[in-house]
Order: sequence, then structure tokens, then C-alpha cells
Amino acid sequence: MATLGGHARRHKVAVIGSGNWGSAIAKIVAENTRQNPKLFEQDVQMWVFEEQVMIPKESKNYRPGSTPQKLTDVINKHHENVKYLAGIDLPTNLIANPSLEDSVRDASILIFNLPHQFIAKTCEQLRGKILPFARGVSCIKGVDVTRDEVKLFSESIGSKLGIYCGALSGANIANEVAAEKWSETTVAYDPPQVDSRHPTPLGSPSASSTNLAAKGKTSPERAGSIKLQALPEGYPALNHENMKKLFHRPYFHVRMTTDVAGVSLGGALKNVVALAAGFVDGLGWGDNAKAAVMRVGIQEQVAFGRRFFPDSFQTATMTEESCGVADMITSCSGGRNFRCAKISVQKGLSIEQVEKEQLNGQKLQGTSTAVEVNTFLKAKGMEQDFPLFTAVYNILEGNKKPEEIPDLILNEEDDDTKNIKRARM
Ligand SMILES: NC(=O)c1ccc[n+]([C@@H]2O[C@H](COP(=O)([O-])OP(=O)(O)OC[C@H]3O[C@@H](n4cnc5c(N)ncnc54)[C@H](O)[C@@H]3O)[C@@H](O)[C@H]2O)c1
Ligand SMILES: O=P(O)(O)OC[C@H](O)CO
Repeated sequence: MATLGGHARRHKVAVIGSGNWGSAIAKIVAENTRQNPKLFEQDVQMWVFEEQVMIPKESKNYRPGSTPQKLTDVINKHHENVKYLAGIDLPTNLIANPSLEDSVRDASILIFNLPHQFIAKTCEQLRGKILPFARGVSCIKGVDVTRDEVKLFSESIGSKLGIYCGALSGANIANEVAAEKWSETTVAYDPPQVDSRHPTPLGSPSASSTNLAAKGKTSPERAGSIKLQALPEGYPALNHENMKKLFHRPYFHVRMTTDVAGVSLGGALKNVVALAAGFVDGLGWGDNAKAAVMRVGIQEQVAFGRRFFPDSFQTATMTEESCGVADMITSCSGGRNFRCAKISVQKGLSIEQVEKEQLNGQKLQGTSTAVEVNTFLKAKGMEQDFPLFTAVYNILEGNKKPEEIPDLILNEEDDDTKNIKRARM
């Protein structure tokens, strides 16, 4: 068999989602598959939740008198996602596909990039339709809460589909990344070694497998019954070097890590904090107030990771990587959660109303994450241990006012003595 740079096969990549960030990441990935033809098939499929759109006047593809068209047709004809990433040229090897099943056919790398509320249903539809040895990367910023259990979306996707799934998150406002303004991101990828002494024949569903929990990658409860299948012979290894080649661009610098929990929680929880930053900014309280909210927010992120993901979460990820403090700063400066919370206070509107009026179909993630995190903390009897997360929830519910944030997060016990003790730990 002819080999491609020593490999009989190349990875086929599918992006599941085509919103603001979904389209920006799909652009990056398609640029990189083109640039690395020995590793990846050039064409990238992007699943689009189909809808009818009008090409807006601001688009260079606008024609007077045009009628509503399918979003997939517009993307494939004009190479622009006119609804969710208007004004950005998409690579011609990025193919918009309205069929979820067809978009993932034969894909060995699945990139999940949807608002988190749509993941469960999407995974249900994908079950049994993907390659059993596929690997995933979740770009989703949210956590998956069911009653008193909290999971990372990488874990939920992994256990629902029986695959390994890593995570990508960083200080990445999609429009800036898509415009190729420089930024950094963090990719967490740490699959257990799979026994390759019995390689899987290509096309055969029977594969050597290993158990994530047995390999110490996560606790048995979290791993569920995932049996990881080996990548069949012939495919390029999916190690950090090759994963980086899929995402790194001159304008999008990737740092690789193994801390999937840190990367995922940084992205999910900062959305709740960004709402609080928007509330205090909407009151006209200035940068010092925003910085105070961020300080407490980072503390609560770290406490959440240590308490609920003790086997894997690394505090340093929050302080040293783009997915931590850097994303907190960017999100509390210009993110959608921040902006909508600010407008809601300034105009006295509900945040849902602002989301509808301002975002043209894009979805806030902080509002539902605040409720989900609160559901979990309440079930654990731990609301008072996370006063900022709890305050945001209560403001959203109308139980408290943004003006009360300083008092709500003032912890009388958190005095200097306690801080000194913490520093010595
Ligand atoms: N936008 C950003 O700047 C940004 C940056 C980094 C990370 N993220 C994260 O990326 C994830 C995806 O966000 P996004 O910005 O791409 O989405 P978005 O906010 O643009 O949401 C719109 C998308 O949701 C889809 N959608 C609507 N109804 C649906 C349904 N019923 N089923 C499936 N899909 C449906 C739409 O088709 C569209 O693709 C989120 O978790 C977000 O927090 C966003
Ligand atoms: O616009 P937001 O608030 O969803 O945040 C966007 C990105 O997550 C910033 O990194």
C-alpha cells in the first residue's frame, strides 16, 4: 500500500457545531489540515444546525432582493457564515453539512463546539454513528450537572460515545480569533496508552481496549464503562505534537497540557464570574470593582476544581495557562456574558431579553451554568462555600440585587489569619 509520509491513513476531521466559536475553530482546523497533508485529509466537515438565513447588508455577498436561503448553501457557496461569523472568509476546504450523521462519517477526530445545552441530544444522535476508535476534543465552555453530580463535557461526551475526549479552552473571543488577531489557547489531551500489541485491522470494529479508570486517568465513577479502542495501524499517532498541528496557527498559539479538568473548569466557571463583572460595571463601579470580582472568581474556580476534581485538577493551570486567569480577564472585559449582564443592569432588562436583542441567535453560557452550578452546590449543601457563584445565581433569579455583591461575597471568616494559613499549605 502506498504510504503518505510513512502513514497508510490520514485523519479525517469533523467539527460538530458552526456558531460563532464553532465556525472560528473550524476555520483554524481547515487551514491546518491543508497545511499538514501527511497527517490529515484536507476536507473538514462542519455540522451545521440548519436554518434559513438572509444575507445581511453588511456582507460582501449581499445582493438586493435576495430571499431566505439555507445556511449550509450560503456557507458552501460564499465561504462565509453570514449569521454567526459574518465578514470572515472561511477556507474552501471547510464543508458545511446539515446531516450530523454524514458529517462525522469516517472521521477519526471529532471536535465538539456547540452551546453546552445542545450536547446531550447531539451525542444521543451520534451514538453508534462514529468510528469506535475516534478521538474527541471539546471546545465547550460549561459543565454537565445532573442532580448532585458534576461532569466535564469532555467526560460526558467520552462516556456517551465510548471515546476519549480532551478539551480546548483559552482567552479566545471568537471574532478576534477569526480576524486573526493574535491569541493563545490551551489544549488538554491525555488519553491512556492503549495496548497496541493487538492492533485493530482497518475497518474492523473489534479492537484492543483499555479502561480509563484502570489506567489512573480518572476515578472509576467518572470513567463509567468507557473501553477505549486503539487507533488502528496506519494512522499517524494522536500525540501532543500532532494535536498541536491541528490547532496551532501563527495567530493562535497553542500550549498543550494534560489537565483536562483545569482547562474545562476555567472555561466553564469564568462565564459565571463574567456575569458578575458585567453587573458591577453596569452599575458604573469601575475597574477596581471588576478586579475584586475576578479575584474572588479565580479563588472559587480553584476551590471548585480542588474539591470536586481532586484526582486531576491542577491549580497551576488556572494561574499559568490561557484557560485560567487570561480567559477570566478577557471574558470580564469584552465577552458576551459580561456585555449582556452590563446592558441588563444599565437598561433594567432581564438578561434573557438582552441576549435575544443583542446576540442574533448566539447563546450565553454563563446564565445556564450559574443555575447548573447552583443546583449542584445546593445538593451538596455547599452554596455558602462559593459566595460569588451563589450571588450570581440569586441575582439572576431576582432574589438579590447587583448592588449587594460586595456584602454577599464578604467572608468575615476569610481574615488575614486564614490567608496566612492558606499560604503555608
Ligand atoms: N463565541 C465565543 O467567543 C466563544 C469563544 C470560546 C468558547 N466559546 C464556547 O464555544 C461553545 C460554542 O459557542 P458558539 O459561540 O460557537 O455558539 P453560539 O453562541 O454562536 O450559538 C449558536 C449556535 O447554536 C446552534 N444551535 C441553535 N439551536 C440549536 C439546537 N437546537 N441544536 C444544536 N445547535 C443549535 C446554532 O446553529 C449555532 O451554531 C460554547 O460553549 C461557548 O462558551 C465561545
Ligand atoms: O463571549 P463569552 O462570554 O461567551 O466568552 C467568550 C470566550 O469564552 C472568551 O474566551
